[in-house]
Amino acid sequence: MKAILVINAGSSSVKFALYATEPELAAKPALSGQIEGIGATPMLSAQDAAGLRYREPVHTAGGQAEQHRDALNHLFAWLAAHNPALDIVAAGHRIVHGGELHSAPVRLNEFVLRDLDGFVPLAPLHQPHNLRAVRAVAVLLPGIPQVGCFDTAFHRTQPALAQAFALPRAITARGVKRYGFHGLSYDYVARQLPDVIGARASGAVLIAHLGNGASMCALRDGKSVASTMGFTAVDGLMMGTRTGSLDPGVLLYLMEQQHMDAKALTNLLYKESGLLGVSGISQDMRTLLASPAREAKEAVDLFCYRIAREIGSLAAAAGGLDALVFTGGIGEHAAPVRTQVAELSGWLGVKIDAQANAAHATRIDATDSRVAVAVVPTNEERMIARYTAELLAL
Ligand SMILES: Nc1ncnc2c1ncn2[C@@H]1O[C@H](COP(=O)(O)OP(=O)(O)O)[C@@H](O)[C@H]1O
Ligand SMILES: CC(=O)OP(=O)(O)O
Ligand SMILES: [Mg+2]
Repeated sequence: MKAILVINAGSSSVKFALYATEPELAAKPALSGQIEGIGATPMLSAQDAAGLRYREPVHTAGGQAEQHRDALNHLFAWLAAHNPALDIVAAGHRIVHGGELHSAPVRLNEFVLRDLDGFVPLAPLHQPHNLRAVRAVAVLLPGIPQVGCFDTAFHRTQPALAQAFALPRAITARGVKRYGFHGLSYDYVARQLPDVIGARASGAVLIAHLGNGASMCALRDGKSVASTMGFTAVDGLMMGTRTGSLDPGVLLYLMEQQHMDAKALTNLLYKESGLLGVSGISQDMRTLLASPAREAKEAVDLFCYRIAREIGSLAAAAGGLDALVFTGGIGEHAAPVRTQVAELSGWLGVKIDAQANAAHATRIDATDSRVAVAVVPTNEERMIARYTAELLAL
């Protein structure tokens, strides 16, 4: 049977899935899983369609880049040994940054890849790993078509105002503007919404993608009109290890007074801040919610406060608030975070039902809530498989 290999290479993980293309793109992957914890103690976990589960440690060495490469090699060797007799005819990849050019998925070749290399400085935690995975597949499965699906593409519908920084025109003309990310996730969730919130899906909707990377998107008629992430994926909400929005004056201060250079600042903004930096304990929301430490609570409080502040801002961009939708690892599983965000957004008419929220129900709004509130699991891999099948007419 023919299948599409999907690779979603993230900052500390590589997610993968094999989707059979026949007779039509399968709803469930034949095989899926991830290598998590790259940079710490990487572990491969996977499951097949029959429910069989696999789990094994992954040995990596060297710096972050070498570890990512080792993890990919491990994954391909593992896939070769565990592929359930599927004939891989194409690969689809999540590529975080597509710049101004890409508003849709694209067939990848060395020419396109070299152009995408140019965005590595704008997405240092993702883009290098995304592109390495494409080049690795080109060596391991020579000749198969590969498709790049961009996190930025979904946001290309945003009005010019929402994309602009208040910078001199010459700098804006060089492409320094807001792009927005997590677009594959927003696209997937937006397509589920008519079934979950009915006609409100075409109104003013805010989707909060709260994972290790976290952002929010304002939609109107199912299309992105604004988002919290900007030129890079470090903007907006507080994240696992990223600052989110920061007074740019702080950077000037750190450069001038603390003599930090670009490399040190990149580390600070992307890897040492967010939940990890504020708590001093962990970047993992599960650990923080279970911790009795005051610093853990402060980190969670700031995470929720920042979300609530951005809900106000995005409601302004969307011209109202008909629905609030949670997704991503934290959005789907952390009931206390949803409770706190809802309480802080009560003034906008958000009210959730405690029982439904604790049960992670699809609809968690209270009967007297003006705003529909939902929990919709995201599936970036499925979105990539679908785009790849469409583009290649598989
Ligand atoms: N049951 C849970 N309760 C609270 N947080 C959770 C739970 N499961 C996962 N998370 C959190 O979700 C985050 C990872 O989200 P995910 O969307 O998988 O990340 P990534 O951005 O790497 O794809 C982590 O902070 C993790 O602690
Ligand atoms: C764009 C981004 O932040 O992605 P992730 O959540 O996978 O880190
Ligand atoms: Mg993610």
